[in-house]
Amino acid sequence: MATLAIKNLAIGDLKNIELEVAAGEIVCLSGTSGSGKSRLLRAIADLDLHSGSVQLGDTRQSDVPGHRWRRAVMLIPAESAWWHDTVGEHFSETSDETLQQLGLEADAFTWPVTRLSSGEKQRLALARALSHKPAALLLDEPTANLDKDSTERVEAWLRDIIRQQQLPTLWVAHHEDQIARVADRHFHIVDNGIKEQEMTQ
Ligand SMILES: Nc1ncnc2c1ncn2[C@@H]1O[C@H](COP(=O)(O)OP(=O)(O)OP(=O)(O)O)[C@@H](O)[C@H]1O
Repeated sequence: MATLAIKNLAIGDLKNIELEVAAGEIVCLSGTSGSGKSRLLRAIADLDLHSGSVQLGDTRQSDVPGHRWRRAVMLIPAESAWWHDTVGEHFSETSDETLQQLGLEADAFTWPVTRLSSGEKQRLALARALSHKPAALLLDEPTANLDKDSTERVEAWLRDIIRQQQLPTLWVAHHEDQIARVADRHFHIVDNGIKEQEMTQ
């Protein structure tokens, strides 16, 4: 169980970002379009050049090769990549229970990638990422392509895993109602920094 600690991070227009996300905690991040939410997640995942420090428990980002860091601190981008012909080829471990929990059909692992809708892709990308057993999660609008029922199903599934596996989670979200449902704390990008918001019940 580890805390994700971000200290004095700067990337693009964002400066002096300080944030600690505790084990099992969901911190939502919002901000206007282009304010730097995705870039901040990419910096924490060590995908883009940035200054400052990021640490997961005792492990410093700067002490670990990028690919190993990203196995632990897993970024799930808004648009997922699919490079094999079928869904199942992207998974080393498959679970019918996960498909069911995400509202996907039982034979989805046999589907060609070309038939996936954007919502199916989004849910399968989450299942794929979580199957690698990350230690922290960076979620970039994980329900952007989903209808209301699927959104709430995915939220519940993610919340259970985050709590059970005690994953510190930074979750980019636009909608106040979603933030109220999932967040323990909420920060908004203001004046090139992040500002904590009062939580609505
Ligand atoms: N690699 C890069 N180099 C320079 N500027 C970039 C780079 N990637 C993104 N930007 C710019 O940084 C700004 C923030 O981009 P980012 O994708 O983080 O926004 P966002 O808050 O996630 O927006 P949205 O809600 O629209 O997805 C944008 O102006 C974007 O054009």
